[in-house]
Amino acid sequence: QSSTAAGRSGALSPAPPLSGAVQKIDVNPPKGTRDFPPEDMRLRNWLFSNFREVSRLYGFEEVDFPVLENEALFTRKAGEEIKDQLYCFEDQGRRRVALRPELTPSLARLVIQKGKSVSLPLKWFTVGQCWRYERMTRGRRREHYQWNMDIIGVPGVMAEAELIASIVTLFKRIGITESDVGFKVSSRKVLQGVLKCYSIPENLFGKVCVIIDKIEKIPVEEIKKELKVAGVSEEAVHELLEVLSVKSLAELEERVGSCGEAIADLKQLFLLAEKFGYSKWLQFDASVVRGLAYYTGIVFEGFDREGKLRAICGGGRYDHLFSTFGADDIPACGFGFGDAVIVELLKEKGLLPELSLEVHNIVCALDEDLQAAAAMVANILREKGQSVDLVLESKPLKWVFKRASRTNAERLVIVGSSEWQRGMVGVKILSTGEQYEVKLDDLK
Ligand SMILES: OCc1cccc(Br)n1
Repeated sequence: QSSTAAGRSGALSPAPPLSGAVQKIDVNPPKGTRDFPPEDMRLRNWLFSNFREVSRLYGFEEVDFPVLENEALFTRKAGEEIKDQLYCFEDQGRRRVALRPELTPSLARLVIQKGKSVSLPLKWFTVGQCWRYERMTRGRRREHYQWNMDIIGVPGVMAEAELIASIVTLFKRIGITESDVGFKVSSRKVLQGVLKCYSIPENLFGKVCVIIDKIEKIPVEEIKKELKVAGVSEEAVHELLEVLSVKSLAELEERVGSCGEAIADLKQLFLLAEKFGYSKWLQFDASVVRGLAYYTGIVFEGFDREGKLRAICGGGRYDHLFSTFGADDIPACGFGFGDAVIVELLKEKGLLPELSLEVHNIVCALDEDLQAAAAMVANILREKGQSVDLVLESKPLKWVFKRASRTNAERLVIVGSSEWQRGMVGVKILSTGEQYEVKLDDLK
């Protein structure tokens, strides 16, 4: 902060209009975005510290990327909603840039950038804000924070099993059980098998999956029309929709035969879920496709069993994302876990934690010329690791007590002139009312 004649900011602040009336700014944040005042920030920090603790327990390393990315990172030609809603613009250098709508492409970009300097497998996590420009018709958010965990370089289903285990660990830590939520699990290799059977070109795979992911959001006739436009034959469309309604792995095996890789992957995952101890959380659901074009294998999403909320989290395997960026492919899988739906679920379940401000001490001087003494006392306590809310102006004790109770201060430390002369300060334990004097050197 520079303090100059022009004021704190250092810039010449414009003179107020002659009328004296200053147009009041809009104090709300932009449409679809949120502020985090202290009580909301405590809840967010609590949630994110659980994300971080689970990531630590699973041996993942934290990474981060710019919120602003080159637009080209997200311009996949698969008709994804995430691309339709891209928050993109041309910057002052005439570069096409975008606020990231997801984190996986940035992660893939960094892995490619690091190349041979990192050894596989990589287990990386991040918590970052993601953006979409959605018409506010539905009044939905335009930003949210996502926890992402990714395993890069493990082709086997153990990677997916480990990722789902980490989400189960998170749920358990915040009081959510398998009676509250479950995971719908499928594999895109099921659809891939159908497309191959009907010799639909591979390059249509991502687009077909994105269309089919809308099965519960738009009328099935619309789905059929979009698939037809995409170049999928009538009979293939029929078979695709049939396969989505398969109700069990056994039925799927009957239909596609056990040779399908999809069957093997899914059977393996359910077997591992037994060993990991979370099989009660999983169910096969052929209709789970997920809306991102780059998934190639197992896909999963966490859902609330009461069916009131949107997906809590989602992820899957994406073995060909790297080659879409011109690099050699590396097998990979990961998930995204948003910060909003989970809070709605916790509210529903009455599981929101009580998180009040806590401060160890409130320190005040009884008169103006003892302010410096009070600052010395605060410094001594802070050097001992104690938090101190130092009263910065001369205030009546009534005001100090009121603030102490609002901030849940554990104790009040009072600097009064007669005590100070004797090298003492007054202490009041606010929960018991116990009051005593203590030598400054013995204050702890
Ligand atoms: O989950 C899709 C998504 C992406 C960016 C921002 C928001 Br809100 N939602």
